[in-house]
Amino acid sequence: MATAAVLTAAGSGTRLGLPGPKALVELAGVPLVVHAARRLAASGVVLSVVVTVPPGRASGFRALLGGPVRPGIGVPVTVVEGGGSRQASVAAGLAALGDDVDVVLVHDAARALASPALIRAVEAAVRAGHRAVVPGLPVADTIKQVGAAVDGAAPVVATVPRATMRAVQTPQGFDRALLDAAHAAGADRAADEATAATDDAGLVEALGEQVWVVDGEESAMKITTTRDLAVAELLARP
Ligand SMILES: Nc1ccn([C@@H]2O[C@H](COP(=O)(O)OP(=O)(O)OP(=O)(O)O)[C@@H](O)[C@H]2O)c(=O)n1
Ligand SMILES: C[C@](O)(CO)[C@H](O)COP(=O)(O)O
Repeated sequence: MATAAVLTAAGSGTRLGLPGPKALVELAGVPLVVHAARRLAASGVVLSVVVTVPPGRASGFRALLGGPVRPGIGVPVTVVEGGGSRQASVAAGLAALGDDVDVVLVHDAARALASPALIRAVEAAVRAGHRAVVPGLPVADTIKQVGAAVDGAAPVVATVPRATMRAVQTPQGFDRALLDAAHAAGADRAADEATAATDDAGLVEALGEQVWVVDGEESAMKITTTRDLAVAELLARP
């Protein structure tokens, strides 16, 4: 039995506003997807990685990541084409996992600096019997639930108790059978970004199964905007 990772890198990075896929944007001279793959391998618990890449870009990503054990990554990497939503991309990655895999970590290349320690903590929680585990951080802002905006202002419906909220990150760890079942049950949502699950834990919740939160970390931030990239550059400095 083995732990593998599905590393999502099939997004376009529209909000970053740079040419080419976001996963190839460099941080300290190294593409985001390579940072993320190296950290998964450095955790010591992830024995193989499936990377989902934009349709039509597989050969370029294979040249960057491929080979049985790519130098600098340290575990075998398989490259597959992703889909039109993150959910569809993860489903494509799951289909490429080996038969020996019983625990899966789903991780965003956009969270390139998530530490090996966080990756180990999520995996350990799954191995300890929590079948669906996500890292999360407390939120600093007051959170309001709002209705539809009218003339540029949205009515507040409720103030959500902040102490019970967590901003959820990746890697998210799962018992493989549970994650496969969750994706199968939610497959009809995957084609459209408007209906697709925004994370894998959401699909598990929709099955009625318990999801657990462990402590996240600031360095697992998602690089979405140019400001995020600038912050990540600072974090990536030795
Ligand atoms: N169809 C998609 C969409 C997203 N992703 C991946 O999911 C992660 C989180 O997505 P996000 O940060 O939103 O990346 P993009 O979709 O690339 O960004 P944008 O929405 O700005 O285009 C990223 O690692 C991205 O590559 C994916 O594998 N397949
Ligand atoms: C999976 C995720 O990173 C957890 O916070 C997040 O939901 C991805 O969202 P995105 O809109 O695809 O960036």
